[in-house]
Amino acid sequence: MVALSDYPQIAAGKVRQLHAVDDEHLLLVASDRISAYDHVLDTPIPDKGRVLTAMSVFWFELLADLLPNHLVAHDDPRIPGEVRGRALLVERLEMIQVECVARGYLTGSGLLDYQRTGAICGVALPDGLVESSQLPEPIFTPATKAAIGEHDENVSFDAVAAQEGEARASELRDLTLRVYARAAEHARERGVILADTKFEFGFGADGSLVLADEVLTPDSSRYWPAEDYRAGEVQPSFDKQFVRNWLTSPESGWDRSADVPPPALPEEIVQATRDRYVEAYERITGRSFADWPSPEA
Ligand SMILES: C[C@H](c1ccccc1)n1cc(-c2ncnc(N)c2C#N)cn1
Repeated sequence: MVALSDYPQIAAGKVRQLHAVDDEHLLLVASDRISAYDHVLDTPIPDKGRVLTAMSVFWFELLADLLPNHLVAHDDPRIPGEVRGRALLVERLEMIQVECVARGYLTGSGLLDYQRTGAICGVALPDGLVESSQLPEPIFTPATKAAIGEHDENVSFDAVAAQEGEARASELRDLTLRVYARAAEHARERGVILADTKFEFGFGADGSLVLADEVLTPDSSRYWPAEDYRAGEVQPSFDKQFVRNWLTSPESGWDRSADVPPPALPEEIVQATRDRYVEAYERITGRSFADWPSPEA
């Protein structure tokens, strides 16, 4: 049986790693780590990696009629037993160095850009929008990858066109918006607002665009509970709100402004957060998480 250590690690994010399997394949591994307020917390959330992996697989299947994706397998002898269920065997692609972001709502860095300029990534927006306003229609707001620990930088469509060519930039925008619209509609029917999301694309062997990376997970998207939605205030995160509330409560003793690492999470916050990830998965997919593969002992 193959071990994860047999596959050299070639990239790492805050909560996931990328390993080389062979010339044509990579292994995308999701950990149980969770980040909040730009810190990776010491306390893991059991099964977070498996839930987010299962979500990506669901979305790749649902969106397969719109565009090809890099997924080869999620349960395969080439996937080490120790990460089974939280690793994807994927096709090695030539990646496009653009963070392809779709926004259906105004929040985060998009709200900041809007408040400063009335636009995001050069896309003018109507006056009078506030925190969490739904945009008149979803917009493409690309960004350049930042160094680890830095925030991505929002860039204009023209900057993407300068880098990738006009036709390719238009194709990236079109695909990003179509895939987002399809996913946001599916989620909204199931009580979840996908406020925004970030896609990564690569080139397949035939030069066509292939959807890569994780897709439409709560780590690559903002998941808001639809029943609580109200424009004009910061929305609660479907998955991370229990963690955020505890960390900013007197109980944690943490001073967010002091740039010190957050304390360990209490067990009840861990469990409640795990339950939210499972609930998001089961609402979105209509499947039982109990059926998803687990690591082998
Ligand atoms: C940003 C992301 C990343 C993931 C995990 C940890 C750190 C970074 N990443 C994905 C690739 C990549 N490269 C070639 N072919 C692919 N199919 C993929 C994918 N997915 C390179 N980087």
